[in-house]
Amino acid sequence: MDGGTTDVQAELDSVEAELELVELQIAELLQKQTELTSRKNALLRQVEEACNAAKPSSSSSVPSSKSPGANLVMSEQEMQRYDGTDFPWSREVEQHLKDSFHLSKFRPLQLRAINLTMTGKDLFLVMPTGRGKSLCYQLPAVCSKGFTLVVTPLVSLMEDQIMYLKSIEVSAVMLNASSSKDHAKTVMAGITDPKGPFKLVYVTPEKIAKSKLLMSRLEKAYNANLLSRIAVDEVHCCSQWGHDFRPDYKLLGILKRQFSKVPLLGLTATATSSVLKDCEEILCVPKPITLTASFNRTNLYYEVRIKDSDNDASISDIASLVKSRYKDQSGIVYVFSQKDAESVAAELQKRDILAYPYHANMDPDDKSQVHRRWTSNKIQVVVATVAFGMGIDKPNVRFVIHHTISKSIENYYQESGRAGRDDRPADCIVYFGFADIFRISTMVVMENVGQQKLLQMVDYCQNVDRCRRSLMAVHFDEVWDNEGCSQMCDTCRHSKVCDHLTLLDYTTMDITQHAREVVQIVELATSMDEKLTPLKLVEAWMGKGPAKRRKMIQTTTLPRRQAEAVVVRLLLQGYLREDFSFTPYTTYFYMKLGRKVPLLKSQTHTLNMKMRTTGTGAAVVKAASGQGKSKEGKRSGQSAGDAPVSKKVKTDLP
Ligand SMILES: Nc1ncnc2c1ncn2[C@H]1C[C@H](O)[C@@H](COP(=O)(O)OP(=O)(O)OP(=O)(O)O)O1
Repeated sequence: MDGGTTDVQAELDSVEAELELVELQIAELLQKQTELTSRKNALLRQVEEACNAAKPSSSSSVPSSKSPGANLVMSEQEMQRYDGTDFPWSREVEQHLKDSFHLSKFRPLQLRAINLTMTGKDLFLVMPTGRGKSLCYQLPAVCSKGFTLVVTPLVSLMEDQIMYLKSIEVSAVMLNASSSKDHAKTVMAGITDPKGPFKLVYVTPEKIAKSKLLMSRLEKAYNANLLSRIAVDEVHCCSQWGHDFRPDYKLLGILKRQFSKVPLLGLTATATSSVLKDCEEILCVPKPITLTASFNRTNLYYEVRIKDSDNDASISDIASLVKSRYKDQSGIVYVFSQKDAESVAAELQKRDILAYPYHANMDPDDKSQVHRRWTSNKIQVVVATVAFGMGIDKPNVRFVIHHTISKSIENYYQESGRAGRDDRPADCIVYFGFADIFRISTMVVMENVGQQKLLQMVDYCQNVDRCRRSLMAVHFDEVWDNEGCSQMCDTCRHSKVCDHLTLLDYTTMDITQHAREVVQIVELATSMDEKLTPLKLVEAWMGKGPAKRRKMIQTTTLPRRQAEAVVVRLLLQGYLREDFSFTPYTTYFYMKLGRKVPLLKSQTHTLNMKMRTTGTGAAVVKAASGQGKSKEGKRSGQSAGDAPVSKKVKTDLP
């Protein structure tokens, strides 16, 4: 190569490096644009809703289907008419609410949904899990002539509903692939019986798709005005864009095509407006009214605690909470694996707590015994994997503690949402541990957006300055601001306003230099063909490991927790990324350089991080002083991720 070529090559390298920086900046700006657009849309919906509420009743508008309480064809004021109690059926509805369902009042949107479906309108109802969607078709069913056809995807859910309806003396039957011939005959006969022996008939979508006999009976019932309503539970299963698509749901359009005068009620806890639009077409319901309840559970207090790397310390922390703050109160402790369910339950028992494990691998009788005894308050705590979920409907759960973070914010919302179903205050606490991130990461490695969702959960946990509700709201396309939180999360509770000054319990640290040090260690390892687990990376940075390496890198004086927090931040921000390695038995998680590393070469680039300075329980982190190792740093021994992070423990997490 002559001198001229070398110059050109040097310039090419420099242009390429500059181009890479610009591309990264563009990627960052695009990301910011997406976030801001999403926030803007959510705020616009709020404004639109406020305007609709202020409009005179004669006006008609088309509010977004995602705003709470909105619909596609009526103004909010027109909708409010359906919150009234002056309909011909109102007295009967009120009476059955109290006498049959033993409930004293409606929850938000229930009465509106009931009045709309009783008026004969087609309706989509989007309401969080456990808020009472079933009542919106069960109560109209008992107040109407004939029966309501309920399409449900899972037989176990059907069985739960039938058991509950029997217990309150509402006649309900089900039809599925395992129904006996005799039972099917009774149901088919009852459907067309003018005396109306059943108020609710539950069927699987497969039955509708495959049983000509059922369709012929339904047609007969329809002609005799006995088919009063069609309820499609988990309606999002119709759409391929939904997360739970079921092919047989695609065929349910036949119901509205054949029985066009029967109102349809689609129910779901999870559907975006595009999924609902898809469902509308599949089910052949043109322009249904869509009611969306807010996903904000205002009675739940959300808190994140930093998990001690010493497992015993975190268990003792949980035990002391259960024995003091939650004395004699019912709760769930969610854990990562079946092994953890057994061991954490045993540790809590050692500390005189009535705690029992629950996981998918247990004998079915043992599982139902634990469930039953917990429901009747004979067991205080169930230590469970996520197998403990479906059909859990205990109203007085006062705490849900996550011993390990969930794999996504949506999962966390769902799992923690099992607290406080009676609308009374309840706590949702998650223990955020460094090693746990990588245990879960290897578990979700095969899922399409598994890492992305996990990192959102990690970001939620590492957050110290934003209202936890507002972080969750983004995932439900809603805006829940700090005022809506009313200090019902740890960050809002710790940001006290005093003499017009907001006193915060966090500090902002410039971690640019720290980032360069960490990146240098990973670069060095890569050049030596060595792979670093997250734990080995932290240890190398803290000056542990081979003396030869110590001489070649810049070690840190940060306490262990802060060092771990910085590494997590670098992963979240794209300066580091995951590198999986598979063996027939296990998956290993290693750290490698992320796409943003070139930014650190620029001397003008800075990277900040907010860290908590004071806080509750184990969540205390000292501000960076750079003055030698703290006690905490010395005390922290090997964490759970000591060995390469692996998936040896069999878990039943999906
Ligand atoms: N108005 C009400 N007042 C008090 N409790 C109510 C009311 N309506 C329903 N509930 C109770 C009954 C159940 O125990 C619990 C959950 O109701 P349910 O209809 O099963 O929820 P859901 O159908 O929205 O949840 P999922 O999405 O899990 O199916 O709430």
